[in-house]
Amino acid sequence: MEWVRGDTIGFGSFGTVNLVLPKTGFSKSPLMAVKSCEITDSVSLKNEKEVLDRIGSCPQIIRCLGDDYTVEKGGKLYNLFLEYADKGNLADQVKKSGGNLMESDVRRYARLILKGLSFVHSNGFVHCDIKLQNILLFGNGDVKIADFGLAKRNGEKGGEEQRRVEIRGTPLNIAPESINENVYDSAVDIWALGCAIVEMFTGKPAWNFKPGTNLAALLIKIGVSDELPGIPQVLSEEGQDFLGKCFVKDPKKRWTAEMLLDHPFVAGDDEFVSLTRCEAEEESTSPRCSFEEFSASPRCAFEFPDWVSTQSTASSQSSSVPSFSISSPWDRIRKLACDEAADWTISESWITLR
Ligand SMILES: Nc1ncnc2c1ncn2[C@@H]1O[C@H](COP(=O)(O)OP(=O)(O)OP(=O)(O)O)[C@@H](O)[C@H]1O
Repeated sequence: MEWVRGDTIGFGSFGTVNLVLPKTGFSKSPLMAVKSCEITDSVSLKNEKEVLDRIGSCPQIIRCLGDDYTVEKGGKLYNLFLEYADKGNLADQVKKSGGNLMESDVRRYARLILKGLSFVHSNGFVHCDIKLQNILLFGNGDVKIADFGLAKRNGEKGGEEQRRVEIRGTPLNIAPESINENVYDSAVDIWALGCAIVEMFTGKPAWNFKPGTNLAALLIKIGVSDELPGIPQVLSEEGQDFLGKCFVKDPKKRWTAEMLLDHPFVAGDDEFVSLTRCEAEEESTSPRCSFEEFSASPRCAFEFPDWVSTQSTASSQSSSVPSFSISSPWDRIRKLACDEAADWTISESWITLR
């Protein structure tokens, strides 16, 4: 397939995301996104493709449209094609909405994310990296879970052997059992969903970690202490009860996605969330090519005729999944919090372990 690499629309620890544009001018062809990384660092992206291919189609899961390789700026890149989410990610949406969302919107997003998680879990997989940046939004109101680079089979332990641990996901949303026992069952996604709901509602991460404070102490708090993330008291009783079912330290007692879908907090229909103030202003002032001018998304990358690959203007970012030898939760926490063991990148209260 020939295609043109368009503007960069996202950066992640495993790659750069660009628009995929038609070769010749404006076209009624649908837009795609392409996630690219150097071939030597493509384990995560290839895992993402494999998982998306295996779990199949669901309205709340981003669709994979194929893959290919290109040579750009002398380097060989692996490219994963995805349907393009024209409204960006939910973290940005929260910011655009003034820093937090109304409870009615939080309920709707929670319901749709749960539907996606229920589908992923029923197909035997765990996402392992649920956070607002990985929830993508569409102009037609669709909400889809993306970034399956860290996804794994339910119950699969991190690493090649039990003594090795891979820290997958964002530490602030990491479940206690992942810190303590390197466990990544479907319950970890429910814990992370709870953290994401707190963040949607308050605009702040569920665990308050300030740069310069003690990361080991936070990991001990999450993994070993009895302390739970703070449940916003201004949330409705239903919302507080829902979060109480997500924030159960014992993963066996935590509610499943299936159970939570019956919770009154997420009852209701999936009607489209109203535009934020900023979006409404933007809609009325800025002329832009409307998504309606494009036809439906293609089912695979090869449905794009007459496209040509050009050099990327964006540099690829990549990293390998870290792994450490561990012997106990304390050992694991010490290694997680130790600068020598990992590169903790702190940005806007988020920590990414590379
Ligand atoms: N299909 C898409 N359509 C529109 N934007 C996208 C798409 N995929 C990714 N993005 C944007 O790029 C950002 C990074 O993408 P993604 O999280 O998939 O990359 P990653 O390298 O796996 O990141 P992470 O550091 O979370 O592992 C997203 O938060 C989103 O803003």
